[in-house]
Amino acid sequence: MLTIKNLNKTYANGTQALNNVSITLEKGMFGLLGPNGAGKSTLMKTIATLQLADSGAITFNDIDVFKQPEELRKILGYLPQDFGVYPKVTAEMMLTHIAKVKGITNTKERKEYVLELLNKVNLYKFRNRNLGDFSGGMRQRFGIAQAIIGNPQLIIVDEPTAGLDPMERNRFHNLLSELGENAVVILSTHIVDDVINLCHEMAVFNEGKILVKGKPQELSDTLNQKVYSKSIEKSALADYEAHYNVLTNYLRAGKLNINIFSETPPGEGFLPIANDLEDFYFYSISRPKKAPLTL
Ligand SMILES: Nc1ncnc2c1ncn2[C@@H]1O[C@H](COP(=O)(O)OP(=O)(O)OP(=O)(O)O)[C@@H](O)[C@H]1O
Repeated sequence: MLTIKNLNKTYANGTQALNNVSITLEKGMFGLLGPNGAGKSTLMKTIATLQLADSGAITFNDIDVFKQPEELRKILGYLPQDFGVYPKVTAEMMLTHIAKVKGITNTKERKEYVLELLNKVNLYKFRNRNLGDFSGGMRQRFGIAQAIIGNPQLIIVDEPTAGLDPMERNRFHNLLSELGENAVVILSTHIVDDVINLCHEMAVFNEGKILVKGKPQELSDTLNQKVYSKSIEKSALADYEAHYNVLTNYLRAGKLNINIFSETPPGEGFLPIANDLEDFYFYSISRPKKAPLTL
């Protein structure tokens, strides 16, 4: 179990990236959903012992993460947002090296383990290709392979699907979902679909704070019968935004569709819709400028 208590971090330039963050996570895949700049990477790096907080505590089972970073690193798998690779090293060579560092000392055992891992992430046939020649999706799958060496109990993946095409994303999702069976997995993302597809629990994170935590479907359902949609002229968007709590706008056949939150039927040509997690996400991060969040 991962427990985070009253975590605070303000960067030297005055940006408060973590504002009294407290959360407890158990085994399974947990989605941390928030917009760019919300502070997700700061939180991930802090948990991964790459930077310190100003105050607060993180424990993983019996490990005090700030006092025993070496202990945490032994059971941690981390796929950072900016995942650099050595371009002239092959996938097999790199994984062999990491496996050695992580303590798999027997040469034969290590070779078998690495080949099995390459198979698992669907990179076996590219095992002798240099990492610099990998596509974005292949790199991400390699990233997962390096993160899961040694069966970590805590796995952190930071914005893993940004830039992947739908097929690569699918493959990557399948791989990630297996991991949640045996470990605490934190998936940090701004992509709502990643959370719907993968996570049994989630939190919306913005401006350094956890706004709300729960099961994706249950959170989404809190807005049932409160989301309405209408097709409008593009030029009218500002007017609608001034009068309604506009959650999302998207083009459909050249016309602009808006989804709004309203406690009561708004009339004016708005129709109720089958709302989803995206509506909930935008509703929760639009607070407190617009309607207060009452759950
Ligand atoms: N080293 C740093 N020095 C100063 N400010 C920083 C630093 N790192 C991050 N920030 C700022 O802290 C805030 C949170 O950044 P962070 O990268 O944690 O957010 P994020 O949710 O991961 O966003 P993104 O998805 O864009 O990476 C942002 O305002 C960012 O500009």
